Amino acid sequence: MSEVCVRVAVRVRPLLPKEVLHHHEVCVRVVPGSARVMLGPDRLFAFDHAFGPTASQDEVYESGVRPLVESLLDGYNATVFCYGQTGSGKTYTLGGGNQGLNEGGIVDRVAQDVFLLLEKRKRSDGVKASVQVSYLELHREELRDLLELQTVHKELHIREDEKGNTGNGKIF
Ligand SMILES: Nc1ncnc2c1ncn2[C@@H]1O[C@H](COP(=O)(O)OP(=O)(O)OP(=O)(O)O)[C@@H](O)[C@H]1O
Repeated sequence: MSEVCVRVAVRVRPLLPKEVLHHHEVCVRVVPGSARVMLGPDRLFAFDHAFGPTASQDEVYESGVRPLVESLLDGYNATVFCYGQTGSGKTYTLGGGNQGLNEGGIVDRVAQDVFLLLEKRKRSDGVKASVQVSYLELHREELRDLLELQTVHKELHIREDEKGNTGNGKIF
């Protein structure tokens, strides 16, 4: 892993069929072979990674996220989050598109790799591990537990204990 704690990647999604139909135009381009994007004719912005409209889910995962999964197993904490205006591709990048076309997103790939890597460690070092998952949605100031359908509307609270561990209202 690099020494830098925060890395920023930008992903430019392709125009959607309806956008093509309405003659929308691309206004953001990745400068080939670089991690920079050009906005309009002459405004250049630099990032740690820049993915253009043809970048695959695998490319995004391998260069930006996989190294974090590996460092997780060495005891580090890691966070990946997507930020962008509505329709820019956050859900596609995280949750994926057509699974049959190998368009699984970051969540699928992380889940797969965590178990693969744990299995490897188990075989090589006899490591024992337990994995916990939570899946919360924060929408308009409301927090919902997406894994607990019965209580999906129950009001939850994020809390922090004296050791700095965070969890939702059910744990603490
Ligand atoms: N890299 C991509 N390749 C192909 N299609 C994409 C890509 N990124 C996004 N899309 C498509 O663009 C549309 C909008 O993407 P998405 O729903 O992921 O946006 P979003 O940022 O999550 O929006 P919102 O904030 O409104 O939930 C979807 O139809 C999605 O399938």
